[in-house]
Amino acid sequence: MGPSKGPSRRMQKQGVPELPSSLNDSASAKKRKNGASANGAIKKQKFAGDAKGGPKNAANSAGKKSTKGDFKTQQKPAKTVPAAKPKKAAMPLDDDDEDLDESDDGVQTGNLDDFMDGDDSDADDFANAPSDPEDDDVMHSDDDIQRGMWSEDESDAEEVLNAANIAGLSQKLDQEREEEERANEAEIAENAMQTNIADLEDSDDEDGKPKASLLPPDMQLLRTRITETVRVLTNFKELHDPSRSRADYTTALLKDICAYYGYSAFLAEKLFSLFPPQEALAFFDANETPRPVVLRTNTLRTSRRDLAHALINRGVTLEPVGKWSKVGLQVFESQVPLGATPEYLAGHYILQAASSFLPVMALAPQENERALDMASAPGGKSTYLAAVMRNTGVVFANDASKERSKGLIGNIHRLGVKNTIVCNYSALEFPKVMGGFDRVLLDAPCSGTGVIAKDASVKTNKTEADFLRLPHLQKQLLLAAIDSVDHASKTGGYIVYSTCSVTVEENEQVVQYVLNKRPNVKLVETGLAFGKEGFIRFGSKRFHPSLKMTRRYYPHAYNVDGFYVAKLKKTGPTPEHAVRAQGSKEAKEHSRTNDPDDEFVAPEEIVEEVEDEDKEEDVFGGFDDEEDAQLIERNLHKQMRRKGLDPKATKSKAVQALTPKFDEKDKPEAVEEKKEANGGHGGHALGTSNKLLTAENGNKKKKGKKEGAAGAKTKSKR
Ligand SMILES: C[S@@+](CC[C@H](N)C(=O)[O-])C[C@H]1O[C@@H](n2cnc3c(N)ncnc32)[C@H](O)[C@@H]1O
Repeated sequence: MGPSKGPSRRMQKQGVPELPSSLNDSASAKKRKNGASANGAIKKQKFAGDAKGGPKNAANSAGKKSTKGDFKTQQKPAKTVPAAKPKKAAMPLDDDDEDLDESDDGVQTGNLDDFMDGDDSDADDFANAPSDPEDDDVMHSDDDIQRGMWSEDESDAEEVLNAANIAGLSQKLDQEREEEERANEAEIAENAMQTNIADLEDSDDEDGKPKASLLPPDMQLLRTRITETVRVLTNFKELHDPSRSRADYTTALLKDICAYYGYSAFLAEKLFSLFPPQEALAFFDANETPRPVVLRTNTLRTSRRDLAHALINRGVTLEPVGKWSKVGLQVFESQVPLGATPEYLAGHYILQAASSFLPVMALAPQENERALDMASAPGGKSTYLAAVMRNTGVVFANDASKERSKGLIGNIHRLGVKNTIVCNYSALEFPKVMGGFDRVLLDAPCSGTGVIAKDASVKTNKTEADFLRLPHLQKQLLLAAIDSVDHASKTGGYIVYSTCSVTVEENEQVVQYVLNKRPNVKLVETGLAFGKEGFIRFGSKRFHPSLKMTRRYYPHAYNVDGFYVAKLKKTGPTPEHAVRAQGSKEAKEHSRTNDPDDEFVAPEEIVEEVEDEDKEEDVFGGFDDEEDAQLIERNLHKQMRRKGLDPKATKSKAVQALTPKFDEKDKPEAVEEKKEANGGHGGHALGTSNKLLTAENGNKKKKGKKEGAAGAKTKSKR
């Protein structure tokens, strides 16, 4: 036995209700073994015996993208006694049929009314919302989602069981099972030899037997021991061996978890510490199984009902993702590659993980607003923002990676998005690029500990340094997001921070940091229908009670990718003394690159320099006389307001800081040189970003004059 593959999770509903049974390992293991599940007949038939996992799986899981896109392998039914193929219930197209329910009964039962988006309005997604009107090391939550999906091979099930052939079939199956076991053993032995190749010379004991350390771990034994240790830890007082401390048990358990699931000791401990032992086990198990394939209906082009009709006609088995979304469709089976159907090519849907709907739903953008998606490629969330806004207003879809931005532009075109401008800056440069947004989404680059099922390499390639550098970047990005919002926005003033990671360093700690740095923001409810509360205490750390309003998503709890969502409201202008993260030439150089494998990390020392350079950076150009000075001062006030600064509160100082000091060394030529040095960030506008290009060119042409960053802002505003 290895990490249980339990592909049944593909069939489980996503989101609410929670799956408490998943916390009970023995129960869920039994369930998988028996093929019994809440998902009914199709699930039983499809996945019976698939949970055998075994050492093969465990060996594969370490450092290998074991679960990525391997639908066929994972879904192929094991060769058990072939049952008669269950009839596929046809997706009823008749409104009088029973409602599609949340109960996991069968797959295609239901009423297409459930595919209705009400009036096909995304706004319906937010019916429950409260008051308010995505590098090798850095994880991008929606990567690899856009892959094909093929139906499983069901030919085994075609054999019909009858009295005449039962003995023969049974014998055949026994033989097949034996062969499979022999093949598994051979593979284990081979793996063990390969793994220990360097040690071969001294691989034997004196008596010629292989050393115990060179033997492949007995996965079945490991599993049993893990379960037993968890049991003891769960009721320590009564069950522990008095000669062993809790720490002894935990250390042994962590060692077994590393061996069984293939995690580095560092990451195993970090993730284990997030949960009580039994829940941690459920989390590690859930990371061994892929999440369901989900489509987001593009309401700019079609309705969910029409899309469901069209795909069902192509042999796709699907149902609404859950009551919490009006646009999501969970796919159970498909006869066709979902990334190449006519509907896909026509932009009627995008393959998008269910959890990545959540940040957009939390941001809840309104029509005609001005929104910024700071790290947007490949655009799953930007295009969702545009759809929710019904192609009105404007969405600035920014990403520091030019390479990844190509996918973003592709999606924008395919999905018929018309209100979006693509730009290619390090988000650390905002709000200098432009500010005054009604809403900002920061779906931050992260370690990807929430999407291990998608990328198993995370298990071994994350180091302590990653959990210092990434949070640092995330904090700076979130400050930039806050400073880019217009606190006086009539309809908005909101910021949503999200990651596809479950670590506290990348989530609560980042949010707590910005709460400390920006007294002009507060946390508000996300308005999301489900999700666990954010931590307000973790180990020795204490967070502000409002962190409870942030939401955590786990694969074992909701059958969605691990995710974190926090929503902030900007309540006032950013204080003048606030240290801004964006801007220095060095930070730009370090943070912006066209290499998609880069992490865009601005090192600590650079940010310190940024702090010192803030004043110099805001030099916009010279002026000629008193009248111009007043004009410029007025403009500077406007700029400050757009950046969320309060010119009144800090008038003379703020204006001083932003107004060029006009002495000998700052003659127009000198100012111009400085401006070129600071502003030469080479922010490329990709795709449809004509406005932005115009604005930038404008800046360069107007040497020593009054435009500068202000020009970029004004011209690119809607
Ligand atoms: C989690 S992914 C974004 C996924 C995207 N929101 C979506 O839903 O399709 C994070 C993105 O951050 C980008 N990124 C990394 N560092 C950045 C920076 N300093 N500024 C802007 N984008 C950055 C990466 O190129 C990557 O595309």
